[in-house]
Amino acid sequence: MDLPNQTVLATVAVILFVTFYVYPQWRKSLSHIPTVGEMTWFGLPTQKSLLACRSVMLEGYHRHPNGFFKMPLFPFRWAVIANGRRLTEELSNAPDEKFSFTFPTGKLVQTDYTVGPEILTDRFHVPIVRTNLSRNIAAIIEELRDEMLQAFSVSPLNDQTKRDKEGFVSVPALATVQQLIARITNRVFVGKPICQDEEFCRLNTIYVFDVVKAANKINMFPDFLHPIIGPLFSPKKRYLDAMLRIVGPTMRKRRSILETNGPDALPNDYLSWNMAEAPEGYEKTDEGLAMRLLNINLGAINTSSVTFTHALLYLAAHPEYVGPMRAEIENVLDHEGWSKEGMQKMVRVDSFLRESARLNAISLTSINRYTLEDYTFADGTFIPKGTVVASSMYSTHLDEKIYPEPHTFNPWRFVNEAGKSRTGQAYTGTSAEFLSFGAGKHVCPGRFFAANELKAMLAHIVMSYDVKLDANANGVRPPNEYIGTSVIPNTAAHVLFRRHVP
Ligand code: HEM
Repeated sequence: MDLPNQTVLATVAVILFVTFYVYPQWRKSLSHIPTVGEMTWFGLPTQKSLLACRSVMLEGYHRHPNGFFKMPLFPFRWAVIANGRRLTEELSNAPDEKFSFTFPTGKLVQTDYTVGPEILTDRFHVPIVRTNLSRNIAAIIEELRDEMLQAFSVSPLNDQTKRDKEGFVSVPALATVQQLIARITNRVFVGKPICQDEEFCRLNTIYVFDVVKAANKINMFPDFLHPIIGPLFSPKKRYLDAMLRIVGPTMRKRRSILETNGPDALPNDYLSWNMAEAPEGYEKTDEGLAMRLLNINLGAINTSSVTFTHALLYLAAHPEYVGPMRAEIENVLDHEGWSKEGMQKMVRVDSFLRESARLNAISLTSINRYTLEDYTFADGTFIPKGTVVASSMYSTHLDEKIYPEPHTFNPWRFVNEAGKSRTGQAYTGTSAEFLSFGAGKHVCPGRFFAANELKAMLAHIVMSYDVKLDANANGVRPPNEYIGTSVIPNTAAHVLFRRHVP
């Protein structure tokens, strides 16, 4: 009698163990997702792992073209990568309750300690960028151009005392572009004279690097130590104090105008929209406004500078593309002048930027999300709660079925036979096959502004300067720098500028 009882008990125990321990553990684990790449010691980054991301992504895409694979990715341990159009579309349109947009940024940037948690918890800046900024482009294009001309005229690229025998001035490409973009962008964010304040522009340019450096240090420690370690590395107070010194008086002046005369009496820029739209409380204080301004700059300046520098390096390496763009720009300016309509008609300029961004997006992944609950994709793949899922932008942009001769820079790839942008393939057009600005629910709302700004800058350079690479480059575009999933234009690259004489 004892024996059957023991067997029954053992069977019940096994069933309970499997149901309540093994099965939940299996559901939480990612063992059913194929692995590409090697996990490092405790998931900490090594030089090899930071340099391996591109080859891992290409291999994962090749082996699982319409499926998933997982790869080690600091600071998340694993990231599950979704390949192919169907999975990318499902991920990009998934609801926020299931897939968090903010969690991956929060962890990567350690927002609680570096830039402040409010930027992720109260996202009122997103509709401001989507509506106020994008709808105002026609109105602000004149100001953008005015600031651009002034910024170029005082830029080191115009320093005639540094001319060589042929009249060229050599400047570091990325640093020069950062200076220009910080100033031009801030004409629309805070207006004159603050956008011309060198210290203000310098701080807004380097802020992102100090934030990332601090976040990387914090992420080297286990999560439970972050509340102790985080404040020690935080650059927030230093930047906030400096911002308040520079922008504080303007904010107080505008607050009094807002209180007496209402929002229409304020200058037409991001700071004013922010002051009018911010929720009551912290966000309306000087501190709240200054942090939001810093953080909107953090999202705008580096992305735009890196993107534009990639394009500038192509321009300098390929003088043969200048002629067709000059002809187009001259024709457009004759008919439309420097206007929003004119910008739309600069189809070659647009295609040039899109092609450059296809080959050099700001990151290897796009649509980085985090599962807030267990989720099963339409293809049946189960992803447990607490997983980072992203789409493989790098491999998608190099897929020869989507982009013939994918490794070739073909600046007119997106121009059709009629000389128009191919349908859906203007620079700002997003899809599961062009992910530089993301896609779906959280697609970049600043892309219309960014595209207009970068097109105006490229058109200005094409019309006003001859550009070429430094002699050290031997006519070859200097190679990018890849660290983890970041794609950075060669930080040592120099470009030479000479005023163009028609
Ligand atoms: C060439 C320059 C830029 C690039 C490459 C870029 C790229 C991106 C990407 C990849 C995303 C995430 C999309 C996703 O996960 O689906 C994003 C989001 C965002 N971008 Fe941009 N961006 C650029 C310029 C700007 C500018 C100039 C602004 C502001 C004026 C801006 C504001 C934002 C905001 C607010 C979000 C968050 C959207 C949300 O929460 O739904 N971006 N951007």
